[in-house]
Amino acid sequence: MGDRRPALFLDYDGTLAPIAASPELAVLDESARAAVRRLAALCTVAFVSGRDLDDLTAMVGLEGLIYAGSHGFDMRGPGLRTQIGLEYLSDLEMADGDLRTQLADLGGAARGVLVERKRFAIAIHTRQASPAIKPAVTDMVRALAASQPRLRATGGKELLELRPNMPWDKGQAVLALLDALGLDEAGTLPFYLGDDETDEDAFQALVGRGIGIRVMERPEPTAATWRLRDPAEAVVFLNRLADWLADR
Ligand SMILES: O=P(O)(O)OC[C@H]1O[C@H](O[C@H]2O[C@H](CO)[C@@H](O)[C@H](O)[C@H]2O)[C@H](O)[C@@H](O)[C@@H]1O
Repeated sequence: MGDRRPALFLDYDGTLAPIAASPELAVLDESARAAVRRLAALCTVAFVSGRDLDDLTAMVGLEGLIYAGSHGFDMRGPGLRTQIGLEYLSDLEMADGDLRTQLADLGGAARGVLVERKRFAIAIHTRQASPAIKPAVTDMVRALAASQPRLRATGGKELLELRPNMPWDKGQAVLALLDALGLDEAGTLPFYLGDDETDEDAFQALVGRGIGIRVMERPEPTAATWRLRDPAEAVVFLNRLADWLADR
């Protein structure tokens, strides 16, 4: 690390909060919150999540941090407020309506499919849906994205998302935050912890500049440098980093 100060970028679901049956059940363990609180007193800490900004802020429940919601389309922190893609909100609104109509047309077969509306994205959750209906839901979302070129479909854990079709992702968001916070390459070593395919954009953005850490039980292809097995191991790592920074 040399003389560089770490800056910590944290994904939420599957990284610090264990995956749960539905979004509202994925709560942050108090030990994870305490580790993040410790680190925030020692270095820059930002959450970068697919969740809606207000939802993410409430789930983490710590003041004074930087929060990037909807994969970085909606960012807020002390002295910082950025919204990317406002001009796509009407496209999302239209897609939301179409999607709900099409899901209603599937009737009882779509039981368990959950639509999570965020300001800058729509998540379609299939975790609780019957295995038989999942391919039809995937086809439906992909067809919707194909018919609305201003939106694109991305994936996740038992999840499909519609979001603005523009070159913006977690990687761009992390680079923009580093820039906005004046954290230059010479003085800062960014760490990014994430568990999912959308986090790969951030790992990629930090190649040669920082350290990506993918939380995953088994090794998979990734642009991250290190691996931690699960959120519990991620908390151990955060506490070790805090110990090290406190002793520095
Ligand atoms: O970027 P993240 O913080 O990892 O957010 C990604 C998505 O996480 C949430 O969905 C995921 O977690 C749920 C709760 O554990 C789980 O039920 C679901 O299957 C996962 O895909 C969140 O609800 C989404 O909005 C985020 O995009």
